[in-house]
Amino acid sequence: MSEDGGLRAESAEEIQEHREELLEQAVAEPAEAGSPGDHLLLAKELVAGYVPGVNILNGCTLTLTEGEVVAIIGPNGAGKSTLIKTVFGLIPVREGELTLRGASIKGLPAHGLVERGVGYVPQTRNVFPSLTIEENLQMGAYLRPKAFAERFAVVAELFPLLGGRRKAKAGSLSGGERQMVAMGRALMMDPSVLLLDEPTAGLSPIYQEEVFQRVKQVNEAGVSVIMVEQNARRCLQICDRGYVLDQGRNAYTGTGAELLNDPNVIELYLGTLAKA
Ligand SMILES: Nc1ncnc2c1ncn2[C@@H]1O[C@H](COP(=O)(O)OP(=O)(O)OP(=O)(O)O)[C@@H](O)[C@H]1O
Repeated sequence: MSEDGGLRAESAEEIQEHREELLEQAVAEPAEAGSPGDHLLLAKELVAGYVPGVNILNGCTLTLTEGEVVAIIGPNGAGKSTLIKTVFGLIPVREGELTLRGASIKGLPAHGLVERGVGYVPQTRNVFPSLTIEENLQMGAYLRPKAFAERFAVVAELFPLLGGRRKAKAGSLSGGERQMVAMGRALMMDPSVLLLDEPTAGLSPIYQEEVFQRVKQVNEAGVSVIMVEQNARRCLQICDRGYVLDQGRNAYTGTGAELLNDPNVIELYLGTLAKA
């Protein structure tokens, strides 16, 4: 045992064996989903993938209750982005259920999700660099152009940068500022659910913190959030609940505090083994 009470594995092989052992124990207790009517959004036992015959998600379950911030964390290649893309209709569901307010959204294309109040911010290439901030936000309001001025005022209140520099080209902004534009654009349709794919990826620690604070603010303004994050520790501190995915399956689920204090989660995903 190590000083913090966790098991210490010695060689790379032992680490891998130990990791597999813990993972097998974890996935043996699948996440509870309840019924569709219990949740704002429910993804139940989803199977999905890109190439025919190869599944990346192997039965993932995730729920979102009104008012929550839910985190999806896990190692590289675990299927986190695939899960969020599948929820947003960008990847077809092969098996499983997908509901919004109890009604099936399985098979709906992404614009159908936007019409039903779901916004999505992809991880990369999430702004139009040759357009101004204002034009980027107009693109976000394409389904309700008449509501532009009203929504712009609301979004600029949440992200003051967007109002202050509305004529600046998005391509001239820093990575952190672009992330604000991308989130602002997704909020132009007044969504009730916002899906964020690694919003802090590639940002300096100061901008990462700003993104986390903005996500909290957006949530306090009434938007329920599902966010995939690579900065697992910080994300678990600000979220209500989290899911740890591993190899396309649910490994651990709990409140942010429970996951941050779970010895197996610490060892596998937040501590030394995470870097092994
Ligand atoms: N467009 C694609 N076509 C085929 N395979 C893909 C595609 N996108 C991702 N994959 C594969 O799906 C698996 C899961 O990728 P995904 O991006 O969902 O992982 P992730 O958990 O988000 O990891 P990361 O933190 O590295 O982004 C990986 O093995 C990846 O190579």
